[in-house]
Amino acid sequence: MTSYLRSWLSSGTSLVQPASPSDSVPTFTRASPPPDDADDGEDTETEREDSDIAPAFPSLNSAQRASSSRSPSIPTILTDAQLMPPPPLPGLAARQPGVARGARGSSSLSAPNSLMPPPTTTAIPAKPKKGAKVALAPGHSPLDWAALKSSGEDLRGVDTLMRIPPSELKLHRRRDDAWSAFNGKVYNITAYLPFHPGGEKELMRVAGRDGTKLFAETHAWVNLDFMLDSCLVGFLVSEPSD
Ligand code: HEM
Repeated sequence: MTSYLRSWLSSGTSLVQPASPSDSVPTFTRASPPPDDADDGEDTETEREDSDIAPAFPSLNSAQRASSSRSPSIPTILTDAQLMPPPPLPGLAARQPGVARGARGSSSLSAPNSLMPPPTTTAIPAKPKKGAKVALAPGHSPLDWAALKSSGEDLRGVDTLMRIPPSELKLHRRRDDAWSAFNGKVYNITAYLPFHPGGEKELMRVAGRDGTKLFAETHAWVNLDFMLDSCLVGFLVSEPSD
């Protein structure tokens, strides 16, 4: 081992001792250039690094290059016959302007390429259903009603809450004096009539009687108790027996 190291050091490599004792790591320097590898006529590493020419790919002596019959540097230009055939004409190009696809046969009714509107949208719009919302007079919006009912104005027309039998209820069925019962509570709906989004006429159908069923069938989601709380006049009771 010692003789090996000595022979290696004497053959051109010298160990430089540290300049000061504090330099603990010795430095090796090479006095002579490293021996050249066997020169086989090809470029050396250093020469290849310096040039701007990229290395051949695939490598000049690779199996990939050997198996390829044609030179990879020359791209092949396919003739028309070799090219892939074009896709079939889309439905849009074959479509006749102004003619719905569905009109030409039942099989193409659900053709996804047609830009024509679906047949359902070409139907004549249905008449607005009976009993739809009506145009309210200015100053009679739901907000106006909310303002009126909380204004403190007397909308009940009675001094105290009453027990009201159907015979009594029936007496209040005029446009200027309309009462109606909903879920056992009797309301004076007179002031609300022009504010009703469904129209006065619809609401008058329940004037003087129990409107619970009609109300539930029309718009059960409407919070009647809140909307008419300041119009409550009493509670529906059964007819007193003699
Ligand atoms: C006093 C009790 C009633 C109150 C507080 C009331 C309130 C309302 C409200 C807030 C709407 C608008 C609903 C919405 O936009 O979704 C409405 C619509 C309507 N109400 Fe009433 N309503 C009452 C009684 C009735 C009754 C008894 C009828 C039927 C005879 C009726 C028929 C309608 C109709 C047809 C609409 C239009 C529905 C629509 O939007 O298509 N309402 N009502």
